[in-house]
Amino acid sequence: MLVIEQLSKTFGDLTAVDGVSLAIPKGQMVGVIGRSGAGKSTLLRMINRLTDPTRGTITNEGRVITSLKGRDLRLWRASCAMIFQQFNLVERMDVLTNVMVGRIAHTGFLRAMTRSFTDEDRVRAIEALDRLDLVPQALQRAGTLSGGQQQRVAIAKALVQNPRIMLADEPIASLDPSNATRVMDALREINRTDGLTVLVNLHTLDTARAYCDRIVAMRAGQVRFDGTPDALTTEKVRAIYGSDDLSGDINEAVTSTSLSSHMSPEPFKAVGT
Ligand SMILES: Nc1ncnc2c1ncn2[C@@H]1O[C@H](COP(=O)(O)OP(=O)(O)OP(=O)(O)O)[C@@H](O)[C@H]1O
Repeated sequence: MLVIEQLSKTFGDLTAVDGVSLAIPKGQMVGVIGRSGAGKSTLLRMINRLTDPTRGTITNEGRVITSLKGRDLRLWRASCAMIFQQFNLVERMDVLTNVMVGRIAHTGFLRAMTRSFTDEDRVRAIEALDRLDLVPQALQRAGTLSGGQQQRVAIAKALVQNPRIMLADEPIASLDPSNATRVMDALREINRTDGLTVLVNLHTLDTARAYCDRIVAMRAGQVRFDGTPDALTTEKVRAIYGSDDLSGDINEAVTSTSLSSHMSPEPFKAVGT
């Protein structure tokens, strides 16, 4: 169980995350939604400790994450893999090497930099690429792949870290719909097959509804909704996105809420809820 208690982050006068508390059971797939600037990225970055909280605590399986330092902190970051909107690959390096760099926590920084990987590193990387249907691209330079393929490489790179938690910060924001579907399908497959906890920041409510066991909606740094997709009614969406602004985000969000209530989404088991 990942437990976040009264977590806050301020940047000068701005409170980006404001007293967030969440308990996330192992193996749950959680979609974090909210308008731009709601605090979603800051929340994920604090879980990974890329950003240090101003207040509050994070514990995982009873271990206090917020006070980790040095090697323990590096190991936590490895066990809590993060993928980003912009893939974070070395474009001029081939796909296989990019994935093997994900083994950095196991092989050590120097070996990763000198690219002296072990047979096990290679095997693990090829297995991960195979899961993501990317073996044919293994020796291609990462920069020559499509955005969707690059994001799947980033997922493979995250997988070889042997993570317990996967954090995905708007992983589909720069992808076309079919690539977005493949990336979300890959995240869900990993969640279901490996039992990995997945926290994914999403801009579109319908994607969160279709893929996640649980939706956490943020506004102005606070959690305004936390529950199953079914419980997120149009009224609640209006409250989260703000009824003062009937353009942009809210129209999109309310439309997708109404649309999804007419569809019959695939039923998902809510883990631990
Ligand atoms: N390093 C920083 N320094 C100053 N302000 C920051 C920093 N990082 C984030 N912020 C501010 O904190 C607030 C929350 O930002 P955050 O990126 O967490 O929101 P978000 O919900 O992820 O938005 P988006 O969907 O646009 O990525 C914003 O007002 C942002 O400008």
